[in-house]
Amino acid sequence: MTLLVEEVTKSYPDPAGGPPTRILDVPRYQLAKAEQAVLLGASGGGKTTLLNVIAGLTTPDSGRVEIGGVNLTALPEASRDRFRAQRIGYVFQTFHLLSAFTALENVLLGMSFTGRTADRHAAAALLERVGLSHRSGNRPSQLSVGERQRVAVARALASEPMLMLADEPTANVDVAHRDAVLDLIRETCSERGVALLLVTHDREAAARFDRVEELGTINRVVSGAVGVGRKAEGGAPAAV
Ligand SMILES: Nc1ncnc2c1ncn2[C@@H]1O[C@H](COP(=O)(O)OP(=O)(O)OP(=O)(O)O)[C@@H](O)[C@H]1O
Repeated sequence: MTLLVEEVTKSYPDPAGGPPTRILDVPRYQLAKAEQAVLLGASGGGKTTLLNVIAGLTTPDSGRVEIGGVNLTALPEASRDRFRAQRIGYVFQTFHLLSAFTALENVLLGMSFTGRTADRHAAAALLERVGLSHRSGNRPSQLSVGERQRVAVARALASEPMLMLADEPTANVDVAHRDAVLDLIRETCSERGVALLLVTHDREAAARFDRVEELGTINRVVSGAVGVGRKAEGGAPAAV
């Protein structure tokens, strides 16, 4: 099994000082090796929180996340960061590409975080795979949104992960690009035997996958707006 989420709960403190708001209460969720699945949920329902808990970026209040048999939740922070860099690819909703670096350098950075030697040929091959060889020297500001998204996919694959997490990867592109980027993510993951968990509010995007579940069927907490799909742009400084 590639992913096991067991008895995970997560609440956020109330900035106004009230009781914390429970966002997640997931008894069990699992993904087999190379399996591809979608979780569908309304805006604010906790999709990003769940992916961040799975990636070890957010610590759950209770429960555990196992990836490839390793209990990620029990690892000290530095080991968790290393594990994430080596085993998990994450396509963020707002990409998080580094704006001062070219497309090729962003992919190379994805490699170097794993502790392996950054390999320009392998990075160039990944950019070629996502159809961006001709843009490898462009910085993110010199790329279209769809192109940035494809760089983000190439970077996520650069670490040769066992699990790929994709957060609303189609939120910022038109329908034609939506289908293209979904196909790209699905195909590149299946070529490499990488398990894929994609979260979205977009039912048409979800319909391209065989395994689709509503977040509400695995999460005992029901929250989020119905029919609203985009979160405000955010992300790390100097990242686009
Ligand atoms: N750090 C935080 N502190 C407090 N509340 C938070 C924090 N992060 C998220 N939330 C709240 O938790 C809820 C779930 O947020 P989350 O980003 O996981 O939802 P989502 O399903 O990914 O939404 P969207 O589809 O709009 O991206 C939201 O109501 C949000 O306001």
